[in-house]
Amino acid sequence: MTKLAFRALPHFEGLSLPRYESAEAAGMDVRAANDADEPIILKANGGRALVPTGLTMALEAGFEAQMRPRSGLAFKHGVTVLNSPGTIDSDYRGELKIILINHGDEDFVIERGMRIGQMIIAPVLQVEVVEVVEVDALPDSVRGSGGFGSTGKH
Ligand SMILES: O=c1ccn([C@H]2C[C@H](O)[C@@H](COP(=O)(O)OP(=O)(O)OP(=O)(O)O)O2)c(=O)[nH]1
Ligand SMILES: [Mg+2]
Repeated sequence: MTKLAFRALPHFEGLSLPRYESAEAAGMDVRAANDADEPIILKANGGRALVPTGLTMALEAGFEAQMRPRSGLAFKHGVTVLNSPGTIDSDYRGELKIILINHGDEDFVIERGMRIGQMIIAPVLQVEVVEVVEVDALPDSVRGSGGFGSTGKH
């Protein structure tokens, strides 16, 4: 998928489309489309908000978009994407929204047009789900059921 068309909603008026901010950036920075007169305040220590982007789109089947945090906001302010990475299904036609949370100890103000997240387009593989009926029917592996820090204890 090399082209992506956005359909802008009325409240997107005057904002810039998501874009790659460097030649080989993986993600397009996405901007907040809240009303200019109504900054969104993320309260300190866990305040969260569903931030509008003013955009809709129709991804090709076989692709998804992932809404990820920006590291600058995370490091400087403790502001991140709560459900990171947010999953945008290719059959979703609603407004793209970003769920932000403020882990910092100061309120954070989201102004209209602020770059609040980045969107990655990635391929998706759907599988046919089948049931393994017999108990112990999984193939053997060296790891077995070890997990959660089980390796490297020599
Ligand atoms: O950060 C996000 C995550 C999701 N969505 C939209 C697109 C996605 O296709 C839809 C559903 O997301 P998800 O499947 O994560 O949420 P759900 O709680 O399972 O809702 P649903 O029952 O509608 O699938 O919401 C966003 O706009 N931003
Ligand atoms: Mg879902």
